[in-house]
Amino acid sequence: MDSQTAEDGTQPPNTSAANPTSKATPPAAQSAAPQGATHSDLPRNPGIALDLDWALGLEANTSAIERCCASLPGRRSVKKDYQAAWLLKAISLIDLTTLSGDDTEARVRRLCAKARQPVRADILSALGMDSLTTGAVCVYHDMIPAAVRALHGTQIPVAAVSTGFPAGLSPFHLRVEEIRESVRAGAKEIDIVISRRHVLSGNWQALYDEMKAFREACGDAHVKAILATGELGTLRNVARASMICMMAGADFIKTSTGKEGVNATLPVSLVMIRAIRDYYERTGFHVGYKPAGGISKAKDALVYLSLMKEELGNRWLQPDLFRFGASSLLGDIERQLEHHVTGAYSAGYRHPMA
Ligand SMILES: O=C[C@H](O)COP(=O)(O)O
Repeated sequence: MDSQTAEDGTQPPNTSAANPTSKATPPAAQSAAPQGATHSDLPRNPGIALDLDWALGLEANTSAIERCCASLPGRRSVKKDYQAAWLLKAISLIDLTTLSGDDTEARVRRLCAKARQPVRADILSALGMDSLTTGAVCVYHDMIPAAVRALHGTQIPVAAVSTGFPAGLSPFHLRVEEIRESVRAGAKEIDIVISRRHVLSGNWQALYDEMKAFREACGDAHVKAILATGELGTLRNVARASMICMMAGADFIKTSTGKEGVNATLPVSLVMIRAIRDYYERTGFHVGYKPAGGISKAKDALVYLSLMKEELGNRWLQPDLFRFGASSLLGDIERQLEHHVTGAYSAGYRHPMA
């Protein structure tokens, strides 16, 4: 389906007031996102009292969810200039990530250079844009100072994974202290991991208390709650854990660390996105969504964006409410954009991340 029409909901995402559109502007440029992803005109989610009746009332019809997701890639596809516009938008929503045991300051500096200029200048200019950055750079605690230095002068925030990432099994007081140290080191966003055992044993009060303590330790830094959905057993658990984390004040809920056997999937995303919608409708607070792990193809990014647009609307396509957690997605998007501009595909190795 070539869907460059208004009625099918697959137009390029709307831009915010920070980036006014113009009829004369090519569609690609219209998708530019405001830079400085941590900034938001929305109040933070302060959390609410634990409401177990609400959380435990959440169910998930797995076969219906899987059927809905299976048809999504076929139902929604965008082509040509509109596809380029969506891909530029996707770049502005990436938490460009390196989380490897062999990370070095030099690798982080190269990653940050890529975050500052994610697409070659000639390609960007051919698409009618002069500047674009990723949503954030995401690193381990030890790499925060190098990332902060390398991003100096930009509004790109540094996000740090924390609380004993990826398993979250270190002593509780150390996990809380790790958050505080990362904030002191300059991280503006903290990606915490929840204790999966609290979900698997139905100890919702403990999950709520833990999340609340993590949120408090973050102070002004925004907190993303990584559920590690691949280890939660059921979609019903995913729905309940999402809700409890939002009740405890999560700014974002995030699928995965990238280290589980199964990371971001569309069914898990649909469940989490609908929990966000439910929470918004009852409390009025916006909570962001971050699918992470295994999203490496431009076409997959487009499916996630259309799912967000369909379920939550354009407001959730800004970097204060949506991110991709991805280490290699940008390379594939850049390849697709180069093809869009030149008609030729370049080899993947010409688009290294770091
Ligand atoms: O949070 C981000 C993930 O760790 C990145 O996972 P990935 O390397 O599969 O893209």
